[in-house]
Amino acid sequence: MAFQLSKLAARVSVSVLTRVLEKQKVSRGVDFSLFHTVVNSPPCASRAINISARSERFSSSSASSKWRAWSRDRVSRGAFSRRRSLAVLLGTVSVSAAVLSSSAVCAMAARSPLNLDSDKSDWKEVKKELLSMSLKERREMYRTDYISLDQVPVWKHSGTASAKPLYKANDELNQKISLFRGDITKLEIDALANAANKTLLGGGGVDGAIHRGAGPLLRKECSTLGGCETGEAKITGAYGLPAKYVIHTVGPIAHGTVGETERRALRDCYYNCLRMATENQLRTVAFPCISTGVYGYPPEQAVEVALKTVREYLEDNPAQMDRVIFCVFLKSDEDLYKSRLPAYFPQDAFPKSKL
Ligand SMILES: NC(=O)c1ccc[n+]([C@H]2O[C@H](COP(=O)([O-])OP(=O)(O)OC[C@H]3O[C@@H](n4cnc5c(N)ncnc54)[C@H](O)[C@@H]3O)[C@@H](O)[C@H]2O)c1
Repeated sequence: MAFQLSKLAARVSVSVLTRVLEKQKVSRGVDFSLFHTVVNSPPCASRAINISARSERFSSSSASSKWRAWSRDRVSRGAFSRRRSLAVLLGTVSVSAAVLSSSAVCAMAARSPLNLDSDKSDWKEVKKELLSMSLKERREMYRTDYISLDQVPVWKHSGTASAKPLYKANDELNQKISLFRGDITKLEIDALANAANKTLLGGGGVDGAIHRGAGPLLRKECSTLGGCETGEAKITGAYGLPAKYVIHTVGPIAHGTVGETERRALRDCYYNCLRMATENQLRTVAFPCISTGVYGYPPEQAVEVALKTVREYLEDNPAQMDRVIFCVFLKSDEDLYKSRLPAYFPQDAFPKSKL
């Protein structure tokens, strides 16, 4: 990029300079054949070489001693005033300075830090750049503080819960589950599930928090997805968030009453988010309590769908997932999950067949 721009600047500066000099020649009858020879030689004309390097080489080459002899000769014959040779010299120096500074500006532009606070940037470029960064580099780009995965413990029975186990004890699966009460936007994991609406253009609740944390490029990418149907899932970058991706899903609007349609739609949200993660080789995913806020799905019914869907997905795909985090925000939801997790992820041996 820097080289292209400096080539362009060299072309522009060479043509401007030669036009100025042409005028000088016409008005002063000065013979610039030597200058033209150098500047218009095939290598220079065809490759529009970097004039600063050229003027450097030029000043140290034999051509320059001829040039100096020629300009001395012209000066002595009075046809080439000192002022004119100074102007030409200054012209060359300023052209070189222009090219060098344009290269420096381009080089700086190439290295300038990503701007995650503006929607003017190209979201595709920024997303690619972020995903190519090391963890250390990415941590400098977060727009929020972060909680690393090793700070989120694997869920352990408290021993007080008396839920009747619905599945066989499976320690391999139990090691993949966490219950975390806090802000999902802080989690430094592969993907966050977002309880979005059909527009995917942000809103409030956890959706609003995720968009605020990610910055305006998230909405920019979402606007290219053409919305999302209830139960479906779509994936985007996470931009200023500590997570790498956001998987957007739209929960059913229940407003208190839940039938088979709503149950199926909520199950599809969890299943399609997990499938999307697996398809993108993502191994750590966090879920908010989808649909239990503004969309009014009763939390005590939603928890059954969430735990059942995740349990059965992990049984069918144990090697594809390292951690599923149930990220609850409200104390009431934390208590609910603590009471129901032992039923879906029992830690003691239990009935032979799963329901
Ligand atoms: N004005 C609005 O457009 C508006 C207002 C509120 C919510 N919403 C959102 O509500 C709709 C989806 O409803 P929903 O019930 O599925 O989602 P929701 O209303 O965001 O609630 C889902 C769950 O997420 C919890 N939650 C809220 N913030 C966080 C956070 N930072 N980290 C973890 N969990 C959190 C919340 O307590 C609830 O248990 C969408 O339109 C979405 O934009 C929109």
